[in-house]
Amino acid sequence: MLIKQLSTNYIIKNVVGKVITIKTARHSSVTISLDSKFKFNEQLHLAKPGKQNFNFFSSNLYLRYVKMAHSDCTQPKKICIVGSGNWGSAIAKIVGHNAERLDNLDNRVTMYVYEEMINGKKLTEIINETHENVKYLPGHKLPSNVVAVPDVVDAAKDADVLIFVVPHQFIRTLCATLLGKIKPTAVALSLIKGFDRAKGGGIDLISHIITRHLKIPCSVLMGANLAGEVADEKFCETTIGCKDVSLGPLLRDIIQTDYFRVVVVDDEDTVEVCGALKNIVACGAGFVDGLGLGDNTKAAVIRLGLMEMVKFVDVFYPGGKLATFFESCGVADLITTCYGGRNRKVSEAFVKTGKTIKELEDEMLNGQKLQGPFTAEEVNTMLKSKNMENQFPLFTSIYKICDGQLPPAEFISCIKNHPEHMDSKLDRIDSRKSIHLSKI
Ligand SMILES: NC(=O)C1=CN([C@@H]2O[C@H](COP(=O)(O)OP(=O)(O)OC[C@H]3O[C@@H](n4cnc5c(N)ncnc54)[C@H](O)[C@@H]3O)[C@@H](O)[C@H]2O)C=CC1
Ligand SMILES: O=C(CO)COP(=O)(O)O
Repeated sequence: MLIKQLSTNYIIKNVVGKVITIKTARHSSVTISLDSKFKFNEQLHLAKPGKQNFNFFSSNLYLRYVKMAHSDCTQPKKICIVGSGNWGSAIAKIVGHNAERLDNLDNRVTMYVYEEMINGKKLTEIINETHENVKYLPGHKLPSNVVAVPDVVDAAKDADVLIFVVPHQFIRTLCATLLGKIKPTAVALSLIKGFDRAKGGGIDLISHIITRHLKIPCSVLMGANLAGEVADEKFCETTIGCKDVSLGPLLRDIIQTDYFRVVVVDDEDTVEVCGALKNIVACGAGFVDGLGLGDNTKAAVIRLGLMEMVKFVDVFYPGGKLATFFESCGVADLITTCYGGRNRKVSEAFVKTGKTIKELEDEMLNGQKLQGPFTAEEVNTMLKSKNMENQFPLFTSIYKICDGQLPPAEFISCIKNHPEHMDSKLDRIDSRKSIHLSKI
């Protein structure tokens, strides 16, 4: 329950026992929303600027933020972008501009670049000299305050905010390299769409891996955000999933522009699961295109995919909100990826050429990485181990087609008897109630 918000003109300066001092700061973006965990013992009157003291009862969540704010709240926050692919470079353009513009952000933004040679020259040198990632985002200038760094520890060691944006298959190695080498007060934001395998046949959320390995909180950002269009500054929306009400506004300020609008929600896991699963559905949309089926069929695949995404959250991440599927990270990302994404494009070519996904990724993407087929495999490993493949026939058939176990022509027959077509209406209404329908 939201009680009151502090003005964004105030930042936390000091915390002594249960007394928190709020100090005005120009362009400060720290906002504390008081929910049931935060109980102030007096009404807040923040109309006039200046120092004020408030008594409050602490909570773990709050103390985590205070730790960060207290450590160096008067210092501008340093940002590191861990990754520099297609999306990593597009987001670097935004973050770089915001860091130039906002007083509470350090001007210099480091960007970890996995080093490679381009026509005999290091990619980091090219980026730092020309301010363009000529391989992964050609044709777009990055702000000159974005500095490419080939060593991830050098890039990340002083950062207060770490933005992770690498293909999901590289996250564990990066975390292992960064362990113990970053600020203990840092916070993370993951833009990575995908899962990882958990021990025992399950899946792990990437943000959970980051939190577990690096011992820092990790929020997520997912949305209908094809990197090229974002870099072109075409209007779009995105969703930040952040449980920490005092951190959300800082993350939003780092990311938001007038053409890239951010909505912050607290349903972190659902936001992240949507971002991963829609890539599987996009492969199905690509199969539909490759098979020459029409828009109606594609719409059916998108709808059935959405229903499997909702069910997946309901079964494996109970407590998620149905409303989250209506944010940019849900339906919107599903639509954009099923029409304009790399997973769709390569899956269409997969049907038309008969080549493997790997061959097509190498041929068509110039070093960029597909997430959908990997994610389909990871999800299938879990569904199989739980004997639940038949409850997710769309995800299952997409995995089997990518893996060569089923011919693409079988795709539609696999989903003709989808549980969505078999369950009675009443069953479905009951099952949807369990994901907080009332909270829409
Ligand atoms: N490209 C897009 O339109 C969007 C991508 N995403 C997500 O963002 C994440 C990152 O995607 P992109 O930036 O597009 O990457 P990308 O698909 O362009 O991947 C290439 C990147 O991987 C790096 N790389 C290659 N081998 C590596 C290694 N061994 N270790 C570390 N890095 C290595 C390359 O240097 C390059 O920076 C993915 O999870 C993707 O799903 C999310 C929204 C939009
Ligand atoms: O996530 C994306 C758009 O939001 C990009 O999807 P692709 O990886 O299929 O290009």
